[in-house]
Amino acid sequence: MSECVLHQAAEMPARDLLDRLRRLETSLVSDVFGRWAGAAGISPIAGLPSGQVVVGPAFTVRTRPGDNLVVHKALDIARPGEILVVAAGGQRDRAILGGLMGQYAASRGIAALVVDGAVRDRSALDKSAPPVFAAGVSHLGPYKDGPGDLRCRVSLGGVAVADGDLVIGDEDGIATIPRSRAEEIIAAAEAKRLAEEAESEAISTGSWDRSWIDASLTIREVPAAR
Ligand SMILES: O=C([O-])CC(=O)C(=O)O
Ligand SMILES: [Mg+2]
Repeated sequence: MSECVLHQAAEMPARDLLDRLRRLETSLVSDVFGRWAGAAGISPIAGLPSGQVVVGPAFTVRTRPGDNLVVHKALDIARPGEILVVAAGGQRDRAILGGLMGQYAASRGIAALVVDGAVRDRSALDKSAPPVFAAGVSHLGPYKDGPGDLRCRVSLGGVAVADGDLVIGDEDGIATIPRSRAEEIIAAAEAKRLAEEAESEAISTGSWDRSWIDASLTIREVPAAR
């Protein structure tokens, strides 16, 4: 028997907040959040159609690296719409979950699977799992002995994540937002999106301001050799 501490679940976020977050991108969120919102080294591995953005509140899981006993428990008790955020020590030599667990996660309405560790069965995940983000892929399978904790604070690629924090995932990876700052960060990312749209428009009309580059650089030109 292995002990597991299950902390209390955070309240589900307002649908309107998630809808606004879904219209953004991970890069916008991390830009307005000091560029540290992203869990480094965690990339989309399977199940994410091009251009799709996935959002939801984190169901945090801390597990012994290479062991998925508590991850199985989390799949059984997660609420539809939650994103499983599994801190597995960033170890990439042993998978934490695979195709069967991915298919089960989809059947339970879990919005995405994020693993700071490895996964396996990539094509099965592609076929029947929600979007999967992970630090790597390994065919070596997980142990099932525990221990681990559920709905606790975790470190995901060096970023602290609490249960119920908002998660956004897309082709660039994932970013997380502390729940208490969600409104403020989403509003700032929306403003950044508008500013980037204006820059894109300026590129297409040939009027993109490049003056800041020379203002920030001192160039010394070396004369060509004769
Ligand atoms: O064996 C496991 O626990 C993980 C796995 O491959 C699957 O979920 O298909
Ligand atoms: Mg498998």
